[in-house]
Amino acid sequence: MTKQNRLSVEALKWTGNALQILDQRKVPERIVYQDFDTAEEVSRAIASMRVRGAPAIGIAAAYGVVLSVRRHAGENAADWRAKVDADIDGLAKSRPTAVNLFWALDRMKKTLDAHPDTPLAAVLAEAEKIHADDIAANRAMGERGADLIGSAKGVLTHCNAGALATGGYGTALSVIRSLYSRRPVQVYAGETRPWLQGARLTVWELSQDGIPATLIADSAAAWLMRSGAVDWVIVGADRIAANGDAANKIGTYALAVLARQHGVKFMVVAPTSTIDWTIADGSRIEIEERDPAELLPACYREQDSLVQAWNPVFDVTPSELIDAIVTETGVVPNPSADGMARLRMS
Ligand SMILES: CSC[C@H]1O[C@H](OP(=O)(O)O)[C@H](O)[C@@H]1O
Repeated sequence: MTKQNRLSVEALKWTGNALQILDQRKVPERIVYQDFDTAEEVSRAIASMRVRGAPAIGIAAAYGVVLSVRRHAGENAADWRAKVDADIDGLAKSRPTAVNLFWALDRMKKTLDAHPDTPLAAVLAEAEKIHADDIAANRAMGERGADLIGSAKGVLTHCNAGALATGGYGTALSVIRSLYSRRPVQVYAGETRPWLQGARLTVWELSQDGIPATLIADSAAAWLMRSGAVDWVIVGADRIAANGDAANKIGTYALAVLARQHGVKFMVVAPTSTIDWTIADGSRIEIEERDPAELLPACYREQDSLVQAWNPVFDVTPSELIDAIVTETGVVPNPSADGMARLRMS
């Protein structure tokens, strides 16, 4: 196993007694892991972005349900399920855009319905399966994406769609890890304002695997593409509609427009758990708006400041600007509703 293939970085880990989460608000200055042992704490960890990234959010929530069942199932059987369902509702309210959160919670509810007499063992097995399946999916996507990229000399990624956003190995960064295990490739990472997932997380995560990356300001992306240094933009996703429209970190849509302008290919890498088949297109995806204080300099954060901020943290890239959606079960070139339907049937 090459250095790029081992799980050198983990966003979260089930310790057997608690959910251990790397506090990503502090990376890379400080590497701080914290144990959480209630569903409410896991909800807060997701909402505050201690743990973030669509698949990682879903996995964390699944373990949050395990913690809830462990706490309530030993009580009076008559109402333990009501208390667990209340915790599940709390987890569902932690962040709105990443569909993996709701997909994972739905799987946990179905598991509880199917195993009323052995709930704790059943939900723990299901959470661990969701976690393990995500890592396997990421490795499969990495190979599929690397095959598609072939002999490209340079790639640009945005935000962090790596091991820190998933159960391990990453989605977009799994493609980069797989590429790098075959041959060197020039990796550019956008800083990804305002939360700096690229500048703080992606370049650090890749360096842990010995993969060099060049950090760029978000505003330098057009000039970089015009230089001809980049053949592909590779990103993750938080929710993909049935026609292939993809919600991802704010700034992704701009990169797709720039890529089309400069003849650069655009790849979205996401497990099928990120596809929301219930929505026909991206217009129905709820875009999270976070606290303006995450964007505003401290001097403008006063209540009566004339300076305000609009802080949407996702945007939607229309499928017509995407050259390929790579999933663990297949690749959808030039995604459309028909192409996505064929993926679903495969
Ligand atoms: C592999 S999905 C990662 C996805 O999640 C990020 O959002 P956030 O950091 O706010 O959770 C971003 O959209 C990434 O592409």
